[in-house]
Amino acid sequence: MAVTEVRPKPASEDALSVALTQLRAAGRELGLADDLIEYLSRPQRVLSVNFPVKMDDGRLRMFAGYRVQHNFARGPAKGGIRFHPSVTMDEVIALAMWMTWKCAVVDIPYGGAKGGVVVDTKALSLSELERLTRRFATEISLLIGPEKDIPAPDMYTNPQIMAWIMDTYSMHQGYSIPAVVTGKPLEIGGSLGRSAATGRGAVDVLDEYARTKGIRLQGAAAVVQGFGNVGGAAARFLHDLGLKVIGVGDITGALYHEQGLDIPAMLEHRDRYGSIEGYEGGEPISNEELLALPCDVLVPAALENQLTGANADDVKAKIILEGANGPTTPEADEIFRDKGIVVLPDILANAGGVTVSYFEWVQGLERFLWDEEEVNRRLRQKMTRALHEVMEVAEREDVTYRQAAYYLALGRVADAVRIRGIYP
Ligand SMILES: NC(=O)c1ccc[n+]([C@@H]2O[C@H](COP(=O)([O-])OP(=O)(O)OC[C@H]3O[C@@H](n4cnc5c(N)ncnc54)[C@H](O)[C@@H]3O)[C@@H](O)[C@H]2O)c1
Repeated sequence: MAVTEVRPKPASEDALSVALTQLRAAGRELGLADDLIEYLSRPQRVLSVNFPVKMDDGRLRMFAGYRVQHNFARGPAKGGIRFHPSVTMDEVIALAMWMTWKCAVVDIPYGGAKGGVVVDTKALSLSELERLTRRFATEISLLIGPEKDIPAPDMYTNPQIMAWIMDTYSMHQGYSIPAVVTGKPLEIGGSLGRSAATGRGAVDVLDEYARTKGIRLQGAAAVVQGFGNVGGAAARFLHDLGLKVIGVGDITGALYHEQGLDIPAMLEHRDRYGSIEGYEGGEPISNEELLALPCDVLVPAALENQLTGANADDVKAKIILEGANGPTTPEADEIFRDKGIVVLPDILANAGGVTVSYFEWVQGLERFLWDEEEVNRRLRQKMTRALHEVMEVAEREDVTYRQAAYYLALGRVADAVRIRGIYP
């Protein structure tokens, strides 16, 4: 199987430049004042921490991490924590900024935040991972709290890691505070439906978009890059909806099957072995080939900056459903617009995770759990309402769905800033 390395990012394509380009362009088009755009382009708080972890062999190893709160005009800050070797402060700032817009697009009462630790979790034992998580949670406990800033899982973090963060924070306060994180295991106050929510919400958006436009999804071909929390769930829901998932890729490589891969079997393989490596029901292809497969729907659900000026011309999908944050650079966006490829943008399409995180937080604060049907019904309602609002703006202003989503989000955040006023 071909091995796909994490690609080094050219300076012009780092996540923060992409996020700032998107913000400034949308802000200007929307007629926001320059000083307001300047205000929104800066994170309100950036905490940078260096901390030691005792490794299993008794030695200390230093790790670097960040927690960024971009904006809380609309409510407490909300955003995931990423454990990945390529995490940088700028990347975390970009991701926090995207969270502000995402929460505003789906109209949940949160601002944006994000966190990250520079670490390759695959090189740690479980107890090292726990000590790293608990120490990082302690370092960022200056900022987090159920009314202040609520972390959640992101790349290479999961419900167990959220449980350790919740426990660490609770130990410091002396009582259990489940609402300090979302994406927790069910046993300690997690929400039914949370783990699949981002993939489910993305497919809800696609389904509703197709229904509105009279596009038949039954039998359509889909390709998914990334087979983790988001990509794996998206692939499953696409499969359940009757699409043929003809290509799937992860960090270990990619697989293709013209008639459609057996997604339930691949998910079982992933759950058992940790990746799609060694799964034999498809033809190995490279990551570049995966993104260029002729298909109806392409779901980038791995990392940012995967669709760039360098490969956008090769993309043959009709619809791009962004499961990852920032998978498409502004240059690629222009190419897609010119080619008539529809992009259902990240701040809309992958907002299902934070939406069910919001539901989990509400359930935690109310101490009242909803059944899964209710969670999924409310999720679909939020996602489809946001899609229709974005489509309406796009039609009215004759802009792409990304531009429309930004107009909607920036408008809502700008209104909150204006109404609250500037302190002092
Ligand atoms: N988890 C959520 O609820 C959530 C919500 C919104 C957005 N996102 C975004 O979705 C993306 C994926 O997050 P996740 O939670 O599914 O992470 P994850 O760690 O569960 O999965 C990541 C997947 O991407 C693959 N991958 C990593 N590097 C790759 C590379 N260079 N080429 C190909 N594949 C690669 C991994 O093998 C894995 O299959 C990220 O951009 C994240 O910010 C996640």
